[in-house]
Amino acid sequence: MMEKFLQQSMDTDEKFYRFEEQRLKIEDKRREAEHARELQMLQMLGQMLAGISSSVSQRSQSIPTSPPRRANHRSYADNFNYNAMTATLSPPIVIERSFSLHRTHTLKDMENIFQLVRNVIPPLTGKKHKGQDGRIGIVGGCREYTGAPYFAAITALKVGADLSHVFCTKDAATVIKSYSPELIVHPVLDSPNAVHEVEKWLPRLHSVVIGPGLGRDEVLLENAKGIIEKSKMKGIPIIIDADGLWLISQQPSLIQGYQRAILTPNYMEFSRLYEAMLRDPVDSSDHHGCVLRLSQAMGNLTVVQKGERDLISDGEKVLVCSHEGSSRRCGGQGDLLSGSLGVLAHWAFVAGAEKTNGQNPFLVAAFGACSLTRQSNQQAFQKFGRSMTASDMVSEVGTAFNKLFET
Ligand SMILES: NC(=O)C1=CN([C@@H]2O[C@H](COP(=O)(O)OP(=O)(O)OC[C@H]3O[C@@H](n4cnc5c(N)ncnc54)[C@H](OP(=O)(O)O)[C@@H]3O)[C@@H](O)[C@H]2O)[C@@H](O)CC1
Ligand SMILES: Nc1ncnc2c1ncn2[C@@H]1O[C@H](COP(=O)(O)OP(=O)(O)OP(=O)(O)O)[C@@H](O)[C@H]1O
Repeated sequence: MMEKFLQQSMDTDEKFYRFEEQRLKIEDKRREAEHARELQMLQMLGQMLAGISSSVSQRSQSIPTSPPRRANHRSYADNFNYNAMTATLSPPIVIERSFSLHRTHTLKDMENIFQLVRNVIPPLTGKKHKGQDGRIGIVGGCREYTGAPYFAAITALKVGADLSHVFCTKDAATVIKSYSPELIVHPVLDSPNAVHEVEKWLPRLHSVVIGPGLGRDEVLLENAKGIIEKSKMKGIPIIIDADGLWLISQQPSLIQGYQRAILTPNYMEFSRLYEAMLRDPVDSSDHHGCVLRLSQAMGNLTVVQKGERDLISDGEKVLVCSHEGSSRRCGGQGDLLSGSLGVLAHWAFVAGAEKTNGQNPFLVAAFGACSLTRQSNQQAFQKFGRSMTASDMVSEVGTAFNKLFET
């Protein structure tokens, strides 16, 4: 009797998994078709806009061009359209609108945003398979910097991603692998066909974080550039941090107008980007205005200016995250932020506008990642004080996440 029951139960399980496998295959095919459609639209729009651009440039000699209407944040399928527009109509036009949309949020709004972060977190159920809650790629890690990509990748796992890949140089790979058996490490970033090697994995990745520990070697930066281009073509959310931001400050058009990108500059990186884009030094009496202007100049992609208070803007709104952290500033905290943002950006993006109450999902994700990093910092500092390091913060990510988002 018992045997029969067990057999029946096994059969039911097997049927369920077979059904689930079929469903996932269909879902994969649907996503591929969607990507192909987006690509086709991009090409068509490119051709159309090339035509419009030549007529606009002819007309603009006699008639002043009016500012382009900003793409609706809620319509993320329109990103490619907007990309093409910002490339055709130059960014200074957007900059002219800088203060008209300036809006700062109150404490009550902040609590509401916490609730939106909670809304986008996928529930843990017994019905999912490995990978469904996030496959994140980290592009970075070279001979000098092996810690940064490790911190980003392990944090992505601790936040709740199922798989975390690191694409780094050959000599960094063994070191990173030895820190953690949980990470999947690809020693490809300095190989002659690096972009192709990473591109092969892109269809399996939900988001990529470019820059932690990348370094400034010309070859590696060129490969990072190629990977950004391929990721954009696939519509993957891209988080750009550290040396990835160095690359962007040299070639802003690489990411300008791609609204699935989030930039996470620290003080120095922000100044570099701001000066490159706005040809002016940062106005230290107006941090809000500066972050708003930088986002607009970049084509309204999300900018997270890290510091004593984190300022987050999509060029329309400025959110302030001043969640209590600590006075300890050990290296690697920004890597925890970019790794957690890799996961949260993916979750918020797929959750859709209903779950984010119509808010830009990347603002919601950035607010979540900043709060989480600061909470992890606070908890680790309470335990270790001055001797606290980034690894101590990594150990706190799970409890910090529960405290903020699962209570
Ligand atoms: N364990 C590892 O592997 C780690 C590796 N990492 C990796 O290192 C790479 C380089 O990143 P980075 O941030 O050190 O380079 P960069 O932007 O040139 O800054 C350099 C100078 O800027 C200044 N400065 C910085 N912040 C400032 C502030 N708030 N306010 C004022 N000034 C400020 C400060 O100048 P100073 O104090 O010397 O005058 C600082 O020395 C990158 O790949 C990153 O991922 C890190 O992630 C850490 C853990
Ligand atoms: N003065 C501060 N007070 C409180 N929190 C801060 C302060 N400065 C930075 N942080 C927090 O530390 C985190 C990382 O910011 P930081 O400026 O250290 O980045 P980073 O320089 O890119 O880090 P990394 O060392 O990883 O390169 C952010 O979440 C930010 O909110």
